Amino acid sequence: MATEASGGVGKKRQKKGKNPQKVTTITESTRIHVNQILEQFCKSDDEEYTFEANLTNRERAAVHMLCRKMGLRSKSSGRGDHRQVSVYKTKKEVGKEGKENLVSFRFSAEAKDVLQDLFSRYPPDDGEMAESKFGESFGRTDKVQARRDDIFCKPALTKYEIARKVESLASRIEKSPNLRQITEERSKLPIGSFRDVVTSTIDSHQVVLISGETGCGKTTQVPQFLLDHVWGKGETCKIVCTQPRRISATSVAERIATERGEYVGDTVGYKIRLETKGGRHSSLLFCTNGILLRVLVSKGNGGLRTGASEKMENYVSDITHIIVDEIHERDRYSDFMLAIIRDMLPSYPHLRLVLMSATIDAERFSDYFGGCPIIRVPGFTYPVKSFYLEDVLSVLRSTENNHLKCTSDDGTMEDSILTEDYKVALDEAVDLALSNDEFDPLLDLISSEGGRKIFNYQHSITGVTPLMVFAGKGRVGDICMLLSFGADCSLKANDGNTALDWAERFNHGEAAEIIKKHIEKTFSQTEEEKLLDKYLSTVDPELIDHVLIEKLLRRICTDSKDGAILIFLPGWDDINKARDRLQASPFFKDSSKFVIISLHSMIPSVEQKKVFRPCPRGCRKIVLSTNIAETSVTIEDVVYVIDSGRMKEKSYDPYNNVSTLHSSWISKASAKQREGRAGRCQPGICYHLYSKLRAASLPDFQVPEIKRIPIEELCLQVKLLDPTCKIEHFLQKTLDPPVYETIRNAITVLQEIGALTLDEKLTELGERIGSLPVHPLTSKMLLIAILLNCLDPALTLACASDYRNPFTLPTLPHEKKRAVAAKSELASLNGGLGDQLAVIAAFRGMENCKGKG
Ligand SMILES: Nc1ncnc2c1ncn2[C@@H]1O[C@H](COP(=O)(O)OP(=O)(O)OP(=O)(O)O)[C@@H](O)[C@H]1O
Repeated sequence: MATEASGGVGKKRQKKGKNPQKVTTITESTRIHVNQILEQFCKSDDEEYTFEANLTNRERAAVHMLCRKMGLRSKSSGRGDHRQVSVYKTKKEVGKEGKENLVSFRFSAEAKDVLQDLFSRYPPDDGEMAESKFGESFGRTDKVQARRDDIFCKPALTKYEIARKVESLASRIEKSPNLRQITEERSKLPIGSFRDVVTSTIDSHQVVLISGETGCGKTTQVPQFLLDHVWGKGETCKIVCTQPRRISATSVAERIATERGEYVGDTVGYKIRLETKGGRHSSLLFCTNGILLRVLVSKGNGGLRTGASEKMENYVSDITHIIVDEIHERDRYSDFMLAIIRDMLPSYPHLRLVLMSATIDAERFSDYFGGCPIIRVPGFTYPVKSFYLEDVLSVLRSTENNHLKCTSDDGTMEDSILTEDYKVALDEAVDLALSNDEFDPLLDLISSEGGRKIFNYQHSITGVTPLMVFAGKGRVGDICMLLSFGADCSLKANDGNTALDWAERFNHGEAAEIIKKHIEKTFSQTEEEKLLDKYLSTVDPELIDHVLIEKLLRRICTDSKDGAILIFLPGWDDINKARDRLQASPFFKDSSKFVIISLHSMIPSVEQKKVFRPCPRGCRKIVLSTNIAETSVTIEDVVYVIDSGRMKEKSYDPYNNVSTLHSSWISKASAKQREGRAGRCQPGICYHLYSKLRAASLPDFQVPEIKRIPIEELCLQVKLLDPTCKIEHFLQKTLDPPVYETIRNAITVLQEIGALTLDEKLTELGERIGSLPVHPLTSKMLLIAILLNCLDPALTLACASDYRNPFTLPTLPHEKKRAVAAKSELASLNGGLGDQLAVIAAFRGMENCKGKG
């Protein structure tokens, strides 16, 4: 595949360098700044952005590198002080109008039968989301549901029975010292002093927002305040509390049951996908947003049409309170649910809605619900000491001076050992450059090997370094490159002159100025900053450094005797890598001393629950988790948190019509939540594996999911929720409604691919398309590929289409021609000319190469 045009550090070196990415050094603040500018540019409608001409050579090189990563095109132009780098969006080739390319594909009656049979035997779904998939028409399943979901019905308790329950709770607390202590601790939580305010405000308002800092006690206490209050009046109730994730729904239910001296399944129950505890008799019911959403849209509850006229005897009539927790997380189900409940409230005056959120955007939520009252509660956690990457590096270095030398798996930080032949070649190259102005041999040697030993090589007779050569010859670009690679300005040749002396002696003012500035900057940096810059110049800060994590873990485990450690990683891959590394380490592999637990949304909830079990004495728990342990989850024995700062996020690039699940930086809100997990039950320590500067530059909160999924997928999801609703009417009611025209365009696309009929009815094909969590166009391709028995290449294309164009076009005309020819050659391997065929061939080629090692 052709490479993108790139300016900055000399073409030759770019071509020959082993891995120029590893050595492009810029400061952390510039890296963050450039990143922010590029992200902003991607979000904007602009097609081109030009950086100011004040970027240094290495900064321009970093811009080129970042652009490649982000799927943008970049080009440097101009000379000297006027050299600038411009960035362009590379639009995916989807035909002139995009839609023109859509080919209508109709199923024959026979094919339909085959499809129907296949999917009824092997229903496609993505597991995790299945709780919220509505592919099966409601009519078919309502009967079964009605039986199963009596858990949403109100317990039929008499006044007498309620009084007995209240008395029994009081007596359990009186008899059990453990329960007495828990009750005392509960009363000390910040929310404890808001009990009366909470209950009386909810009595007098249909919607109330509780905006509380982490650890204030809202999740565990507010449901109990309401239950005790209603029981106190001798009335029965059904309080349904939703959580964004299964693990929080079950663990909060368990905790509340414990706080009341009961087992879960009695007064407190939960319902998550494939697992239910409790029943009609449970007055407090925990479930995920997806589960309640299904109940709300099921027959008889009004659905997304949500009209008062639809009011019928149904579950909602039985539910007395709905508590929606963590609404600030803004997952699509919670956004949909809020829109539905908001419409439903006037028809159910008895129903109380309690919204609970962190302090983020409280006013916006309140405005959305007609200015509902906000109760603000301060937070509480035990003191948590926070460290950032620079602190971690210093801490590790203080005991292990060589820490920086082996934090990277591939050993790029290690200086290569110079062979005698190499030294002779370097001597000759230095001589040639000085006497004949022939610089290519020296540049080639530098770029083909890399490593500090080469950049700082001193001629065996004269002691002259490559930096001195370029300084003496006034080659500004090469000087910048060497400095960025870590060349040492303080080295002296045998005549006692430094690189700066060389530049001054030969009157190269600009070169002298650059070296002087570099020396001043290096001098003014603190040791910590130097360490950080040095570290960041050798690793990709956006990848997880498993070696660093292992070293930090070892340090924690050596310095302290107990306390579980919770590590936040972006996804399953990194969880597995970390686990494999620890299990292979002589220090951690002893299972009587360390229990390593993985926590991910895709693992069964029985497995997830292992995380809450205490370890025997002398054994330490290490939890490798995604962000599912970030909110509403308390792992009692956690004292240490290691926050990688990364998470997996689905995002959508409307310009390229590409949606990807990629690792990205977390928000400030997430960082705070992760930190808070260390201080839930005792003081703790949190290690953030990113710099203080990075921490300050994180976005305040994550973009709502509704804005991160392709609009066609969003529209289809709405239709799956309620096949009879009007998509645009419903979406217009959400907190962040998409633009009307984009909804209309998406509906047209869905009609053209046969997912919707012209009068917007969901087709059978549409139901199937919507059951896969990918763009509807991709989903349709996969379904047809199953029918045509060519799923494998279709899967390759599906992955490629959800990524930026893997082919990049060079800008030089002759290279462009070569790239086009190479692509056609690839496509011809599959007997055609299309880009898709080239992608499949390129992927197979890559697999073959990998197979050959
Ligand atoms: N399973 C548990 N075991 C022990 N203590 C717990 C448990 N769950 C909660 N707590 C205690 O109750 C406190 C409040 O927890 P709760 O989840 O109600 O707070 P919150 O305000 O909802 O916080 P967040 O939004 O951060 O989850 C915790 O800080 C912890 O001290």
